[in-house]
Amino acid sequence: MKVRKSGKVLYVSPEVASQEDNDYLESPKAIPIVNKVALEDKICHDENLVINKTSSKEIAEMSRTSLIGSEEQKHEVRKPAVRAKVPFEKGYSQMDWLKLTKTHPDLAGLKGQSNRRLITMDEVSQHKDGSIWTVLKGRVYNISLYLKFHPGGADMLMKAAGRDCTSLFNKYHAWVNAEFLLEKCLVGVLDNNP
Ligand code: HEM
Repeated sequence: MKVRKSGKVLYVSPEVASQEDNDYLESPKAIPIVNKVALEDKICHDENLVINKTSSKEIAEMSRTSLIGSEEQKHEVRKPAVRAKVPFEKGYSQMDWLKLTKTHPDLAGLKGQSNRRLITMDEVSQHKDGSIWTVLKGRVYNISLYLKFHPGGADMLMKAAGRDCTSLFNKYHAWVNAEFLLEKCLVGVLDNNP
């Protein structure tokens, strides 16, 4: 049996003719359906990709806004203090300082006075030049001789002159064991209730 389809002549056996006819009838529908399914699949697939891309963008946006969005969280992100170690002058290394703490008779400049004395902030503030005092964690130190040994530089340490430097100290190097380094420079204890 001859079936003409799109200008082509097809030869099919009579047994399958009716089926073929059906197929022929079905085919124009079936083919677009298959194509449609395939197309839809592709579209769905592509849409999924787009959706996924959008989702990840959204997620990124959400996490960005949740990171910097709230005032509370803004304050949690702290910039680390800029570290600027100064190359030490010959004879002014930390080892040299430790040697000096063992050999110098009076690094605190106590001249026989007790270093358990209560000292007011007013008295500390009078020691900004010559004999330089600072307060660190409730203790008063004479840092005049330590200045040249300070790895952050004498200029930097001069910011501590005559005042409480605890917050500056913690900002730059909370891990430094000042109690040990300045042990021999102790002048007294800060009087909190003058
Ligand atoms: C008064 C007690 C202080 C002591 C005993 C002390 C001691 C030290 C020590 C041991 C280091 C070397 C740290 C390291 O190698 O990691 C250092 C570095 C430094 N210090 Fe101090 N410091 C004192 C106060 C201060 C203050 C008040 C400031 C700021 C105004 C300061 C600023 C710095 C800076 C900028 C460095 C170099 C960079 C760094 O190591 O972070 N220091 N200090």
